[in-house]
Amino acid sequence: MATIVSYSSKETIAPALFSYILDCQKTAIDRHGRFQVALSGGSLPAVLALALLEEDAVTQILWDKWEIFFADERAVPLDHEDSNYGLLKKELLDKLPEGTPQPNVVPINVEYLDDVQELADQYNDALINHFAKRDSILKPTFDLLLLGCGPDGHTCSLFPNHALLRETDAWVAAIEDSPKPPPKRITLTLPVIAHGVKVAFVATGAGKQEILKKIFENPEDGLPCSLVNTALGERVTWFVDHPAVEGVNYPRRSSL
Ligand SMILES: O=C(O)[C@H](O)[C@@H](O)[C@H](O)[C@H](O)COP(=O)(O)O
Repeated sequence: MATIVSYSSKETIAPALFSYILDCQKTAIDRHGRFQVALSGGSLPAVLALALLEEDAVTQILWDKWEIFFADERAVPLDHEDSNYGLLKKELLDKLPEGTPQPNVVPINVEYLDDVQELADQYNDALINHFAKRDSILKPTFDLLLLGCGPDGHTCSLFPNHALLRETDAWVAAIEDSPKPPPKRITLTLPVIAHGVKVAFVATGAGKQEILKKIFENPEDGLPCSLVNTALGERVTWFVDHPAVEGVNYPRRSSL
């Protein structure tokens, strides 16, 4: 069963998220000497920056052991305002203190922006090169996926009732009709997310309340976020603020 932990604000979510990430980092590095992370866009990079850039935090993160992938990405140039890579760079990477060892960040290959299927296939190949060659595995195992939740219950670029929810083969899929703009994107698929060691969602604000009710009270409706909860159970933790989770009928831990 997924865990919900509720805090008063993003500022109080940040230290808790930092401790959680630090634990995941330790487990991963003890296990295989690196920390393989997949990140979403939306509001997540800003909360992540709050969690990781704080003076004490930033020095405990072993940045050069981090390998950062995108849980989903929009088919735009890396310096475009819609780029998730661009967002992460602006919110977090560019703000790392001078001299910080750099993480290995794996963006999309922008040579293929005109062909979203090829863009997805290329990212799939990047994952194969990275994971399969090292670990001889059938699916990439992210040590941690840090995800957001859309107001319709989507996560990554997996939208409610979309055919992509039934994808079983590809690790990375193309989507050309995303209801959230821009329409052309690539996304990790459910089987890859379900293979992750840990998943953390971050959802804040009263605007998320209605959808969190549906996700947690009616998992049988199969919203993408519910599917992740069901697939990973106790490996999923939701970091939320009180307004997002108010009135949701599901056990949770509340903190300041
Ligand atoms: O690139 C994207 O569009 C995101 O990866 C998307 O899945 C996002 O995480 C959710 O829409 C939540 O976004 P917010 O956190 O901004 O609500």
